[in-house]
Amino acid sequence: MRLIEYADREVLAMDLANLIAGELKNALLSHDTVSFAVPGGTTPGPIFDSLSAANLEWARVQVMLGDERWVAPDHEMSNARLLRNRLLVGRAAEAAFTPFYIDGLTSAEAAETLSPQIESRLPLSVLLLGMGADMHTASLFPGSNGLEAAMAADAPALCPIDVDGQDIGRITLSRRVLEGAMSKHLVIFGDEKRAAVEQAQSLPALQAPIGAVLNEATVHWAP
Ligand SMILES: O=C1O[C@H](COP(=O)(O)O)[C@@H](O)[C@H](O)[C@H]1O
Repeated sequence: MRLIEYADREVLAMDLANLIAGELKNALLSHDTVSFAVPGGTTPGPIFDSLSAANLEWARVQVMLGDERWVAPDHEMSNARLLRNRLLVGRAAEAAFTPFYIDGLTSAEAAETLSPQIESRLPLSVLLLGMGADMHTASLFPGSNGLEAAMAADAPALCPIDVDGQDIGRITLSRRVLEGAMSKHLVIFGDEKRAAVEQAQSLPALQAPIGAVLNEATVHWAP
């Protein structure tokens, strides 16, 4: 794991957006289309704001989420909603986006339906992850129902996850998909998450799922 410290969150957002735009451009030099997986949650909004203005051939970029909460796309908890409002705008509006939420299906049914399509886009060209202070990444939550299956070496591309105490179900890219990405970035803010990412490196993967994908990842941190 490589750690880059930034003076503040604004600088991080601009620098990381530039770095990712450069990686996508590079990948586009040798591929007709490239795949880019991104996190939801509260952290990545400002990165998306900068990245959406990047001058690259967005029409050849296939964007997907690392995970989704099982809510309709207009729900305030929807990660797709965040993407549509903050990333898939401006120049980036031309990108192709594969939503994971399918109305009328359970997260398990959608995982089965969409996994072959996601598989055809692997390996991910660029992966941006977020993390919770509990060391979950994407929707790989410690102790969750479905975690063992999603962490298995032969897991499908997408897996359903249910977290005790959360009334909203989830769907997540499996550990295999995250680990296999050509370029991996993790963005975290604050001292609590920084301590968590350090600690995760010496814990079993089921206890600290982020630890399983830190190999060859660059961690971008701001206070
Ligand atoms: O629930 C989620 O949490 C993580 C971390 O979110 P943050 O609000 O602490 O940045 C996020 O990466 C994931 O995509 C999301 O579904």
